[in-house]
Amino acid sequence: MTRHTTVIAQGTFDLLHPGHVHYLREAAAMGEELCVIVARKSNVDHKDAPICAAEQRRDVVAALEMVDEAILGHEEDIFVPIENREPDVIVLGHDQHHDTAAIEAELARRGVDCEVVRASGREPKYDDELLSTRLIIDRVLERRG
Ligand SMILES: Cc1cc2nc3c(=O)[nH]c(=O)nc-3n(C[C@H](O)[C@H](O)[C@H](O)COP(=O)(O)O)c2cc1C
Ligand SMILES: Nc1ncnc2c1ncn2[C@@H]1O[C@H](COP(=O)(O)OP(=O)(O)OP(=O)(O)O)[C@@H](O)[C@H]1O
Repeated sequence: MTRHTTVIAQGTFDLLHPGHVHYLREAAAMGEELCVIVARKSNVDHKDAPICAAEQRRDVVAALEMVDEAILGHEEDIFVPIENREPDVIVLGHDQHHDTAAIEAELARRGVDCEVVRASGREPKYDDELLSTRLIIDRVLERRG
């Protein structure tokens, strides 16, 4: 029987840009099925709260061609969706504050056998490419505020 490799990517995904596309393409290429966990507002505590509702962020991510499934994250315990899906690989974004070793240790404690890898970042490919939600918001405020 063929073993399907499941890859998990995660993030806020508020106001999509080519950096998100780069990350999700890279994650999708690491396995056969890509599931994306979309962060709840309550867990986005290291920066300003997202503009768009969690359901809207999920639905837009789900529409991307490389994404097989996008789900809302758990409100209290970020490891619950991982335990439910038992992925083969979790891909952390290039700039995410999460610590690879700490996540691996918690997965091992919970009996989940899963590799944790770090994705690469996308550098601007053309003049004025906005590769961050924060930069898009700053531009909107500058031009329309
Ligand atoms: C392995 C893993 C699983 C996660 N699962 C969830 C989750 O179930 N619910 C949630 O709200 N956030 C979850 N997060 C956290 C967010 O997706 C994300 O790391 C953070 O809140 C926002 O990060 P960003 O600034 O890179 O978008 C998870 C993070 C990791 C590393
Ligand atoms: N330029 C980029 N290159 C590669 N990956 C990126 C890039 N920008 C964001 N990502 C990844 O996309 C995922 C979701 O990122 P997030 O929603 O925090 O976007 P962001 O643009 O970094 O947001 P903000 O500007 O508010 O910090 C994370 O894993 C993040 O590392």
